[in-house]
Amino acid sequence: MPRPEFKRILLKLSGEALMGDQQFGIETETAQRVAEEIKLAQAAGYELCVVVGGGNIFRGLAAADQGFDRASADYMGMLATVMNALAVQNALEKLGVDTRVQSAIPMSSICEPYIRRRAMRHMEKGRIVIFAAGTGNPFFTTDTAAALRAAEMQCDALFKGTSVDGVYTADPKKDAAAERYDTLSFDRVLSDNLKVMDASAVAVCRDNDIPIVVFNIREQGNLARVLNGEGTSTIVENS
Ligand SMILES: Nc1ncnc2c1ncn2[C@@H]1O[C@H](COP(=O)(O)OP(=O)(O)OP(=O)(O)O)[C@@H](O)[C@H]1O
Ligand SMILES: O=c1ccn([C@@H]2O[C@H](COP(=O)(O)O)[C@@H](O)[C@H]2O)c(=O)[nH]1
Repeated sequence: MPRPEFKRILLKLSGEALMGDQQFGIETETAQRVAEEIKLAQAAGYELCVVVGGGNIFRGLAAADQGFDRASADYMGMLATVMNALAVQNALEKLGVDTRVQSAIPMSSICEPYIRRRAMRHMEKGRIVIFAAGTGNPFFTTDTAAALRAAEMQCDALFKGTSVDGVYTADPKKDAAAERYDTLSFDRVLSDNLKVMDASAVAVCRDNDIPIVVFNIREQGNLARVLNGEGTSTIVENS
């Protein structure tokens, strides 16, 4: 069903969404395609801000499993999200969309530091704000950063654009018998330990009553479809 109450949206873009058919990194055409989808959503009247993941470049937990110091590995992961944010900014600006990147870890030669009121002002002026470097803290993920920024920016919903088309009874990449939910509650995601998003992100959205829409961003045109209530997705919300 279309949800007209969703006006201001935080789009969480998985790092993998920028990989295209590659196994790693950023594919220019794919970043451009994602930017076109964001531009279309903005033209349709949505106010958008974006948090970009880093899984296409570096995941702290995976590096820690191989013996890296976890905090250092997480900082490397956060730096990866800055690269992705700049790629998305570049792609959007090629389309004439006004953007700003704000990083939770200040790097003044590259982008603005994260300042909530400034980000709000950018959005009021019609700019797309891309939040980089996650929360700025190790031991978190960009899902939690997305939930925090969605709350801070007073977003009506968090759209998680990822490589699966919703929340399943189990990880669909590992269990072929897993079934997709159309809707489910935050509490169910947490009690069933469904790993599509980390628990801290789910808790922040639950406590701030921000619905999460999980959809497949790797399918062309899907952001517009899901915003129109047409595509396949799962809505997680308070019951
Ligand atoms: N119950 C579930 N329902 C749906 N997906 C699940 C479930 N449990 C685990 N997953 C997995 O969660 C993944 C999505 O989250 P993941 O954190 O890996 O990526 P991301 O946050 O989209 O971004 P990035 O690629 O930047 O790390 C999917 O690839 C899917 O395989
Ligand atoms: O707040 C944060 C956000 C991210 N990280 C690290 O970055 C990588 C990439 O982010 P994804 O959410 O996995 O796309 C993540 O694996 C962490 O290592 C972080 O430390 N803090």
